[in-house]
Amino acid sequence: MAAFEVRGGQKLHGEIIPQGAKNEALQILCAVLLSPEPITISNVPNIRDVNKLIELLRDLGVKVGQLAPDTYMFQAEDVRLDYLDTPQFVAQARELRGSVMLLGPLLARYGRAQLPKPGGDKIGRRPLDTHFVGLEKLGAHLTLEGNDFYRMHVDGKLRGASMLLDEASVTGTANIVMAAVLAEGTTTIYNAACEPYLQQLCKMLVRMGANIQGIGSNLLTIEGVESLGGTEHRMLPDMIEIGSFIGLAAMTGSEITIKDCQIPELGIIPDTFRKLGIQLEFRGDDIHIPAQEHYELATYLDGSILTVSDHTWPGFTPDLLSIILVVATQAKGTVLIHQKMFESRLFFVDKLIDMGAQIILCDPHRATVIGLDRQKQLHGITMSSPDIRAGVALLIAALSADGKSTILNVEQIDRGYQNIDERLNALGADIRRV
Ligand SMILES: CC(=O)N[C@H]1[C@@H](OP(=O)(O)OP(=O)(O)OC[C@H]2O[C@@H](n3ccc(=O)[nH]c3=O)[C@H](O)[C@@H]2O)O[C@H](CO)[C@@H](O)[C@@H]1O
Ligand SMILES: C=C(OP(=O)(O)O)C(=O)O
Repeated sequence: MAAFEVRGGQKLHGEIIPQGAKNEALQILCAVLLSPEPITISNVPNIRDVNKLIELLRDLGVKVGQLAPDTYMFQAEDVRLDYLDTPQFVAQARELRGSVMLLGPLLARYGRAQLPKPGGDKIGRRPLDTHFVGLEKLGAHLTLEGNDFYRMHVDGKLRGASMLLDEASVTGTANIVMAAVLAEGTTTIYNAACEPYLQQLCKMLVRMGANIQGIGSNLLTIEGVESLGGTEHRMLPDMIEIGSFIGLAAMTGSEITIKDCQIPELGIIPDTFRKLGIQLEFRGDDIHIPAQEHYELATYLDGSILTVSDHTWPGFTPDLLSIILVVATQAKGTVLIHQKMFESRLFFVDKLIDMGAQIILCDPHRATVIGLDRQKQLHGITMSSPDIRAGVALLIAALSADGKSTILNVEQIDRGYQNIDERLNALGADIRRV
């Protein structure tokens, strides 16, 4: 298990380029299974989860060519379905959440798919019911083995259907969309998730020949087509990485410019950081965060304490709440962080409390943060990263803290952040991978 040794208290300075979006990449990579023609994808992040999915696709028989460090060509001409029956496949699929999105494309193109319970962050219950109910509405049959292995098949072809999803699941919507594009007839998906990841997936599928109306809304109408062709696709910059860098700049009092952010795609993210009192300047498509000694939390108009909570898109993404929480520990004022979607994502606050932060964990979903306004610096400790975003929140805390911190289990961070130690060291951080 690798660890980071972090010497905190350095001011960072300079420009940083965000990587391509992790959660978009996982959808787009699964979609290459929908066509026998070549698909070229650029701005692919070099991170553990994405590299594992690329390896899995290669083992499934997809031709994979790396054209440049961040650009790949995929061709799913001869897919080896028998690979799905091997222990290697099961082990690979268990390692990441994104593998769940193999189901839709495999069913649509080959009429059969199977998967163990996928991996990903252990942040509470992560039900897959929306995926299966949606795919069953399209005519697929599910057989459960134990409660952690799923087999699906279709007799003949998938058929379009109307459905109202019980929850706007991100990967669930992606799975259903990828199945519906090759189904016979019309599918309508109401209460569809509409994160930029999904908008990007739908736009790519349209370029491949799919017929999808309502992209960006929660009502998608899909007219199935016989087959899909090849295309080229470029991944958006990772909005979660951009938010993490905004938080890092504020917490360490550093001046940082985040390059080429595709600002219109960030939704409510910049304004949510502004509510923490963080100044952000848009310079063309770059976000400049000036060095700020103090930042003050907003209150509601009547003076009551601010709540920051997660919501499905276009609400605030749950993947940035851990970052908001850590940044609030050095703000002036008080905020309630309400993580509605996941049950075990706030437990990492114990580590921040050990570092000197003033936080009350009210229950598994809510934490009140009383900002220190830099009257007291956090101090370095040894801690372990429980999940990808908590890991980066702890890294931000460590970079702002007095003294040395050790963060164990940084494989969690490597799942979603590309060479984060080297990129932050280039801005003046002191992180050693040991
Ligand atoms: C690989 C990938 O893309 N992972 C992302 C994806 O996971 P994933 O697609 O697994 O997450 P889902 O959108 O299915 O659900 C997330 C959680 O929110 C709950 N829920 C969801 C929708 C809803 O309307 N009500 C509700 O309560 C679900 O029960 C679940 O506990 O979306 C999550 C929610 O943005 C992100 O945190 C993950 O980073
Ligand atoms: C929860 C996340 O990832 P995954 O769904 O891959 O576990 C995340 O990216 O914050």
